[in-house]
Amino acid sequence: MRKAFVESLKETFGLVIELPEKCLSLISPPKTGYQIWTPPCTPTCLEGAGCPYSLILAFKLQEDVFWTAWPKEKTNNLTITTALLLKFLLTVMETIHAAEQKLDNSSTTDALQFLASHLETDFFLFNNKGQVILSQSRTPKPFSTSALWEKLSRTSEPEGFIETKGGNFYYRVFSKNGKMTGLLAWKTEPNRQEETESLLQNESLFTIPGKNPRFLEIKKLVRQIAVTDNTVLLQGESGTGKELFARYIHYLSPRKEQPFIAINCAAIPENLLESELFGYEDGSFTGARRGGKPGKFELANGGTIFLDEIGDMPTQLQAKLLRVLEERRVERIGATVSYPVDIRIIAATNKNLKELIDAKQFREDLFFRLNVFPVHIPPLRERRDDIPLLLDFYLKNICLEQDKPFKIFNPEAIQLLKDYNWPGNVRELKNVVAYAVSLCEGDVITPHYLPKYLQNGIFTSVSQFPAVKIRRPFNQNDQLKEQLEILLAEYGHSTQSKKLIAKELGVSLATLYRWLKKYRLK
Ligand SMILES: Nc1ncnc2c1ncn2[C@@H]1O[C@H](COP(=O)(O)OP(=O)(O)OP(=O)(O)O)[C@@H](O)[C@H]1O
Repeated sequence: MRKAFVESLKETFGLVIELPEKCLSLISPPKTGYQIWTPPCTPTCLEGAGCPYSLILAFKLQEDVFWTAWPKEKTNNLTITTALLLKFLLTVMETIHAAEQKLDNSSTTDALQFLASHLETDFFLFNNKGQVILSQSRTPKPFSTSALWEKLSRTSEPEGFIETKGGNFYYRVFSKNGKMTGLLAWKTEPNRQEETESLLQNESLFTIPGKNPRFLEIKKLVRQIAVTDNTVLLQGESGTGKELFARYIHYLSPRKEQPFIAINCAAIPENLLESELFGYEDGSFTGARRGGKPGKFELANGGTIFLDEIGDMPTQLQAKLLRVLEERRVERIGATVSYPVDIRIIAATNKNLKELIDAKQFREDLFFRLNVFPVHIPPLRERRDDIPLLLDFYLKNICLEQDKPFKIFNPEAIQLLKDYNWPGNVRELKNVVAYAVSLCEGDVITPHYLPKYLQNGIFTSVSQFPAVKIRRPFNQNDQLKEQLEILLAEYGHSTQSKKLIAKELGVSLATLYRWLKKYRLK
């Protein structure tokens, strides 16, 4: 037990030092629970300020006393951050609880109070009424703790991450007999400078999921071009994320505070498209609005205009668009003068523009004007390795949106979804996940909850992609309990074991805790 626990601490926290004898002879061991010291531990210590440790934590588990210490220097590439210390302390507290040793709330508060003096991060400890009983906030702008509490008190998960305006927080809920007794939330970012930089790049606010090497390369290129004013031509099948990329580019550009105006050239009848794009002057045609109307180009002034389905633009309008691109001026229908516009143009198409040029349906000169920075977004079947990630991304998001508890796909369902050809690309995948989430009341989505055409395998199977080995198949929802029991017997009940089990099942630790509670396996 002792060995396994020390090993799991070492694995998670990188460093657990057994204190040397000379230290142990000076410090009296804790009678129960745990105790923390900051050097010098005792006035009689000869090392004094020269003590190599920044913090010493001792705890008693059953009859064993564990001594752990953190060196002042970085060790094993591990920076001792407050978040790490908090996590460590919580793991210890949890283990002591599990070993049924007495631990009262005041000792928890004392320990956190002690750590607070070392903290370099924001953290809040709430009681069960939502009052802050201990806090440290280094955020320059005052942070609304009531908003944080409000958000967290709605969660049924014992731990997890939460995004707030003041940054991302990791939280841990303390409970007794199923009732919340307190809640601790602390900043997850260990490095303030990094956080600021990533905020500046807006990366933390807008991400497009995808880890496929080609897709990553595209995202990198797009980020580089986003900061310029270059015209971008996005090409890709329907549902691959062209509009998403257009918004991403705008969001990463210096124009992000200005309007982003999108117009779908295929969805608007030909006779209306011109007035939508260019606007019109008062009385320029029968039925025109009094006082005239600004067009999308004018509305996008200072910002970005996204011309979706550009391949469907009528040829007569293509000539007008070409003039806007060349002169950066717009003339309303019925006007005698033109206005300068400062716009960034992003166009998109799912058609092959070269073929349209050959068929005389698209102007070649316009193509060259638009094709300044071409981006080809691959179809989902060409970045199949991203399917599990996208399934996971949408599963979590849709469960949150629909206010449903988190679920997982079982291996058979994942296999079906991985083998499918996805003609509708990410849009279709998103719809399939939404379909399954709304039908499935349980925790596990089996093929039964997928649309019929997927269940029956009536699709172009892609046998050239090797089937991924299913490690632990389980078919029905009610087998989840059994599955959890097997995993607990195999890995054990420690926090580290639970982390491994959560990884094995592909769910967050928070979801695993919820299931353990639900199936009374805690
Ligand atoms: N890589 C991706 N990651 C996450 N979501 C994506 C991704 N690509 C597309 N989506 C989602 O799929 C849906 C369709 O995306 P979008 O409208 O950007 O596609 P599109 O290529 O512009 O489609 P169309 O050609 O039909 O207009 C949106 O809900 C979008 O959020």
